Amino acid sequence: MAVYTHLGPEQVSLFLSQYDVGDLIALKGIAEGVENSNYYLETTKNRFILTLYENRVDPADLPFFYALLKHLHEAGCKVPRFIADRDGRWLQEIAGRPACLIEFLHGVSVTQPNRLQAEATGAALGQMHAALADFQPQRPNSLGISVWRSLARQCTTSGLENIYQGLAQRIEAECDFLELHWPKDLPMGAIHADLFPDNVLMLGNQVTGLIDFYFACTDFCGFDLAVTHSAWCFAPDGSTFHPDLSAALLAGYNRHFAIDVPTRDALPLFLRGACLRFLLTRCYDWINTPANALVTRKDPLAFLRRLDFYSDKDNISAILG
Ligand SMILES: Nc1ncnc2c1ncn2[C@@H]1O[C@H](COP(=O)(O)OP(=O)(O)O)[C@@H](O)[C@H]1O
Ligand SMILES: N[C@@H](CCOP(=O)(O)O)C(=O)O
Repeated sequence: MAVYTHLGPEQVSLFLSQYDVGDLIALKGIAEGVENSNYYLETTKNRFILTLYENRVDPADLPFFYALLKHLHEAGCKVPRFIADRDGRWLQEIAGRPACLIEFLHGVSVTQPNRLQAEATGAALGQMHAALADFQPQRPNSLGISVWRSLARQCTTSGLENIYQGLAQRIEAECDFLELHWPKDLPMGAIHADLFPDNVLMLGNQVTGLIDFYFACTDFCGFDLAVTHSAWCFAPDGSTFHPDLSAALLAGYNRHFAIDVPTRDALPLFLRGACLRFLLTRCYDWINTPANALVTRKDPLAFLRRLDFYSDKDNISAILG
């Protein structure tokens, strides 16, 4: 459960008194998520999410996320907005943590997506990339290729070998390969960078919300597509690839965003890079998550299996034609 900072109703009621959102009638810690503490709140007027920023979110980045969500909302994308208090402040502090009150969106995250849901997600990602073409603010990707090798070293050889024998060397070799071939001059834009099924809210086959923009950054759109592909088109443990979901996701995306040829040519690299990024952060968390943290660690090897799959040229040809 991702509740690192515990809050009581009195504390939250006091916090809410700065806003014009009614009185607290229900407060619940949210089990899902790994990065921040999230609470579900009901007031006499509405429902909200209260997020306390922990772990990897740097408060200095919050204005970027605020501007991004505002821009996307104004462009008609289904994303939650930050709520401002009576004085117009959307960034607050509670229990010593930076915190924001956020619009609640209806919907649930699917765990076994079907073809129509994959297509709707591809479409939502394409719409988002199209809407962000004129978004100016920038944020470097703090979990991009420039940090992968140092992240691997922070995991230490023995830490990685405890997870899987041969993993340290496999990761080192993948860093060598990707650093050598990674494109430099492709078009960049703001990207979500973590559009896993748990970050897409759906009602039936319709997307009702894209959430959790806290890894959003400026990087290649093709990398975002690769992250989403790796997250949506496999069984969760990475053991089985679902070609029907892949075709649907790419079709949905292509309907809304025209990918340029150099980006398309770089997709095989981006797919491998996406796997390495999540393999590394999952390894780091596997090794470093304190035993008493109320959070479920995610299996790093699920992304090693995906990496193996994307490293096979025949598999790539079957995906991209
Ligand atoms: N705006 C929102 N509307 C509805 N539910 C939300 C919203 N934001 C977060 N949630 C719920 O909280 C959970 C955790 O949020 P998330 O931002 O993914 O956390 P983390 O950043 O810790 O991974 C989500 O899976 C979802 O159930
Ligand atoms: N999506 C990442 C971990 C980040 O978790 P999220 O709940 O913030 O999406 C992974 O699966 O490794």
